[in-house]
Parts: sequence; structure tokens; C-alpha cells
Amino acid sequence: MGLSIKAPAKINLSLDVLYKRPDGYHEVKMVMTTIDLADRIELIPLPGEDVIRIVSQNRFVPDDCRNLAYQAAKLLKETFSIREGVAISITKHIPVAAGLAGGSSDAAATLRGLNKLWRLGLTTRELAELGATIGSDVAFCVYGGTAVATGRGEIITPIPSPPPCWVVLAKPPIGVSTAEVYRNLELEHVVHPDVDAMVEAIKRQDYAAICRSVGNVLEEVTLKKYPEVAHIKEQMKRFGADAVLMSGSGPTVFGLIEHDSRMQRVYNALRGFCDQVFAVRLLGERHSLD
Ligand SMILES: C[C@](O)(CO)[C@H](O)COP(=O)(O)OP(=O)(O)OC[C@H]1O[C@@H](n2ccc(N)nc2=O)[C@H](O)[C@@H]1O
Ligand SMILES: Nc1ncnc2c1ncn2[C@@H]1O[C@H](COP(=O)(O)OP(=O)(O)OP(=O)(O)O)[C@@H](O)[C@H]1O
Repeated sequence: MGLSIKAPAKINLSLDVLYKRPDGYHEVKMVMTTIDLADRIELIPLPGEDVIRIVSQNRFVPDDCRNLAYQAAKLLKETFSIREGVAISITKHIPVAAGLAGGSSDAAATLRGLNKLWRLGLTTRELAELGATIGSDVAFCVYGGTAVATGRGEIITPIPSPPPCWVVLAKPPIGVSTAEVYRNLELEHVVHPDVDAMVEAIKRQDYAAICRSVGNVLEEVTLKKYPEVAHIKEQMKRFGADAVLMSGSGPTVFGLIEHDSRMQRVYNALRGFCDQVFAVRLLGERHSLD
């Protein structure tokens, strides 16, 4: 019997970079939350075949060891000496290289699914620790929900989710390299967002304060290189989103919107000049990842 798992995208409601570390990574402090835009991962056992096979129709998704889901399966296979094979079918809905942690979420879903399929009995925390060796965003994606992420992004403290609202996302047709964005960040010039204010606003379920507290230090780097991202931000604001921010290293821009009619207006306006536009809900804590 196979297993089907949901792999939701994340957005960064607040993203601060504190300093560059001696190991080359940046020390961050972020608030992340999962949204109802998700890939679908199917895990199909391959009895008698000691292989990991990636199946995907998306031409931007590697079907070999570069795939983060492949790396997740390999990690579990090697760590726990599993001799069984598995086919990992990935149906992509999350745009690739978008700042929405699509690959990381596929890896996290693979970890969660294989933990069940191979009866490993690992806790969420143990899965997140393993996931962190694949990429900085994987640990958060193992948890899902809403969390503060520190360290290089792998130290996860779950918090309540914000009150329900719409999230409109627009991704311009460019792919952004996360490594390059961090490399071009000039820390002495950035305006740091108030991450603690965001956490407090979420704990109070204060939607207006959440909207006031959004901020991302990486925005400036990507906006400078890609003026189209700034243009999307402007349009989202103009058509009435309550808060507008770039997610992660970009280039996807998201808008938080409380009311249905305004969501529809922003969505329609963006569809006029941007191919990839989505209107989804925030995923609360009680959602199922299966
Ligand atoms: C921008 C974010 O998506 C925000 O959630 C993450 O910080 C990036 O997470 P990610 O894509 O999983 O990142 P990784 O695959 O671990 O790292 C990619 C590259 O980004 C840079 N990187 C990443 C995370 C971090 N805290 N500091 C960094 O400097 C490093 O150059 C690294 O080689
Ligand atoms: N399962 C996967 N899905 C999509 N891309 C993958 C996957 N595995 C590896 N990749 C590679 O990872 C690169 C980044 O893709 P991804 O969609 O994860 O970026 P991202 O959303 O910017 O991630 P993050 O927000 O974590 O920085 C892609 O160019 C692709 O080659």
C-alpha cells in the first residue's frame, strides 16, 4: 500500500538576519507559517528493489539525487539501514525557486511519510533534526503550522497560528538563488523588522498588528535586482491588500487580506499582468498533513 502526503508551502511573515556566522550561514530570526498551497507526495513501496525513484511531470524538478525528497529518503535509508526501495511521485503545485520552500516541504513530507511506511517511530523533533541536514527550511516544514525559527532556520519553536485570512500570492517569471540573495545582503544598511512584535501580535490574534509587523530584510536585495517584484508589491497595495511582503528570498510576493471581496479584487487585478497568481488560506494548527 502506498501513502499520500500533503506538502504545503510556507511564507515568512517576518524575516530578520542578525549576523553572518563563521560557517558561512546567516543567523536568522523568523516567523513562518504554512499556507494551503501544497504539493502532493505519493510514496509507493518497491519491494525487492533497493532504489529511490523520483517521478515528476514538472520539468523544473530534478529526478535524481539533487531532488530534496530523494535526499530525505536516502538519509532515512542510510541512517536506519533500510533495504526496501521506494518510488516518490511528486505532483507540483508550489512554484519552483519561488521563496515558498517547495523542495523543502517535499523533503519534509517524504520524511513524515517514510517514518510511517517504514515504521521508524521517530518523533517530529527527531524528523526535524534529520531534515535540517538537508536544508535550513526543512525542519520548519516537518512541523508545519506557525513557528519562530532561529539559528540558521532549523531551531523551531511552534506558536499559535494567526487568525484566518486570505493569502494572495504572485510569482513573477524569474527564479531566485537563495545563496546569492544572502551573499548580496548588506547587513550594515538594513532595516530590521520587529520579529517579537509579530510573535506578540499573533499570540494576541491581533490581525491589524500582524499586518503592521510584517517585514523581510532580504526584500531589499531581491527588489533591487528585480524591479518587477517591487512592481507587484505596489500593485497589491494599490488594490487593497492589508499587508504585502516578499516571502523568503523571493521572488514571490504575498498579500494578507481579510475580506473575500477585496481578495477577489486583488486576485483579478494581478492576474491581468502576472501568470502565477494564487488565492489560498493560511493553514491553522489543526490541519491534516495527510
Ligand atoms: C530564505 C529562507 O527560505 C527563509 O525561510 C531560508 O533562510 C533559506 O532556506 P533554504 O533554502 O532551506 O536554505 P539552504 O538550502 O539551507 O541554504 C542555501 C544557501 O543559502 C544561504 N543561507 C541559508 C540559510 C541561512 N540561514 N543562511 C544562509 O546564508 C547559504 O549560502 C546556503 O548555502
Ligand atoms: N522537490 C523539489 N521541488 C522543487 N525543486 C526542487 C526539489 N528538489 C530540489 N529542487 C531544486 O531546488 C531549487 C529550489 O527550489 P525550491 O522550490 O525548493 O525553492 P524555494 O521555494 O526558493 O526554497 P526556499 O524558500 O526554501 O529557499 C530548484 O531550482 C530545484 O532545482
